Parts: sequence; structure tokens; C-alpha cells
Amino acid sequence: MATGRNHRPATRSRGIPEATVARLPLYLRALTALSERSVPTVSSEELAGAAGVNSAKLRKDFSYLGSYGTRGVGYDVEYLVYQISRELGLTQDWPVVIVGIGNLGAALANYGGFASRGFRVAALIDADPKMTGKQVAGIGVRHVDELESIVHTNGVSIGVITTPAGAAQQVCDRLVGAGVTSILNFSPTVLSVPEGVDVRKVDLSIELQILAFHEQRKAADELSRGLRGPERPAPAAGGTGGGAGGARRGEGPGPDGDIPAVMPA
Ligand SMILES: NC(=O)c1ccc[n+]([C@@H]2O[C@H](COP(=O)([O-])OP(=O)(O)OC[C@H]3O[C@@H](n4cnc5c(N)ncnc54)[C@H](O)[C@@H]3O)[C@@H](O)[C@H]2O)c1
Repeated sequence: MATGRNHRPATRSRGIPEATVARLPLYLRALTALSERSVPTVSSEELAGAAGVNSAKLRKDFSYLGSYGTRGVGYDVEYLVYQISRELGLTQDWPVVIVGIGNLGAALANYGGFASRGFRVAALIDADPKMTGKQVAGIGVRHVDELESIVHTNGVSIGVITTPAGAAQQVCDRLVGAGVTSILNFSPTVLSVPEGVDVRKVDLSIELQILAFHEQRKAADELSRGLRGPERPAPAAGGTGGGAGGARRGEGPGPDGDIPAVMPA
């Protein structure tokens, strides 16, 4: 199996819009669930519902992959899993290092979902000498002094930062200096990187704040409906995400860059 280093994702060079790229993991998650249930084919409507995406958008997205489905039959689930995995570069092996093996770093190291998607945790790195040699998820923690040699030896192109905010930029600089070109940043800080390096940020507290905003709007809407009196018709049912600015609005990863990204479970 080829390793990830020196392979830029084909998606960009083939001109697939970033918004489509951001939805591909959602389709893949839904398709993988269907595949696990041995479902052979799926309609665009069913798949769109499972992925939480509008079906016209799904058909447009799949047209970029050259996948149009068969009228009356739908899409071949296994073939789409293969096609999307290939498009996302998941048919390659991507060695990943996690830097900062505290609560979060250890939890990520223990998460089985990376390996099944082609992301192999090549090393766990921490600055605390007391951590060196400790086994986390069956992997011995290495000292941060070894960061550069670990990156070189393993051909690592993706680094995950789970250090305190104050250490994140320095860790990022060292990863980039060693040749890492993609960073997944969990620390609550904005990282500066040179051109050609991609940063995705995950911040659950931001997601919660967005939910809080929508909750507040829903509460305000309910209050104003109450003030207008009971004779007003109730708004159309919208399920659990109904009301103004349902929480699904911001669902899914955004375009590439240093903005919040939510990892597919
Ligand atoms: N994005 C999110 O949703 C989210 C959720 C929880 C925590 N966090 C953030 O993740 C980070 C880690 O949180 P935690 O609870 O695991 O903290 P923690 O204190 O348990 O772990 C941090 C680890 O980083 C190590 N470290 C410190 N400086 C380092 C350096 N220069 N190089 C390598 N390792 C270094 C420490 O030794 C420690 O083991 C924090 O920045 C926290 O704010 C983000």
C-alpha cells in the first residue's frame, strides 16, 4: 500500500469543489453503514436522507465523481464506497502522529475509527519525560525531542495537535519544519502555517456555542409566538431541528482551512 507522503489529494487537481469534498465523508459514513448491512443499492433520496444532505446536491456532488447511478435502481453501494474512498485518498495508508498525550490525545489514540479509515497512528509524542515509554493504546509514547526523526522515519504527512494552546504553535512549526503538510488542531488557538500546509480545527466548545445560539433563537421565537396569541397557526412541523435556525443548519464540515471541522464518527 502506498504511503501518504508526497501524494496531494487528487480531489483538488481534478477540480472537485471544496464544498463537495467536505460532504464526501458524510456520504461515505452513510454508505459504510449500508454496506455493513449488506444493502446492495441505494437511491439518491435515501442516501441523501442518511447523510443529512439535500438529494439534488448529492446528485450534483456525485456527478463530479462521474457517478450517475442507474435509473430505477439507484447507486451501487460497494462501488460508491470504493469510489469515494479513492477520491478522498483513503485507499492509501496515512501515517499520523498525535502530539500531546494527555486526556484528549490518549482518547484519540484509543479511537478505533482512524485505522479503519486508513489513518495509522504511527507515533504518540509528548513533552513530559514521565510519559516517555508509557503505553497508550498499545503504542509507546515518544519524547518530543524525537519529533523530527519520527516524522522522517515514518513518512508522516498528517499531524494531530492536542497540546495546551500555549505549546501548539511551536509544535506546529516543528511538525511543518519536519515535512508535515496537514495539521488537525484541537488546541484552542489559531495556527499560522506557510502556504501549502492545510490546517483543520476541531473545537467542540464552538459547536456547543452555535447550538446555544440556536436554542436561544428558538426560545425567543416561542416567546414571541406566545405574545402574539394562540389564534396564530402553529409553524409547520420540522422535527427536532425545527424552529428558527434549526441546529442542523451548521451540520457537517465546512470548507478547508483553519475553521471548525467535525470529524465523522
Ligand atoms: N477541540 C476540542 O473540542 C477540545 C476538547 C478538549 C480539549 N481540547 C484542547 O486539547 C488540548 C489538550 O487537552 P487535554 O485535556 O488533553 O490536556 P492535558 O493537559 O491532559 O494534555 C496535554 C498534554 O500535552 C503535553 N504537552 C505540553 N506541551 C507539549 C509540547 N510542547 N509538546 C508535546 N506535548 C506537550 C502535556 O505533557 C500533556 O500530556 C488543550 O489545548 C485543550 O484545550 C480541545
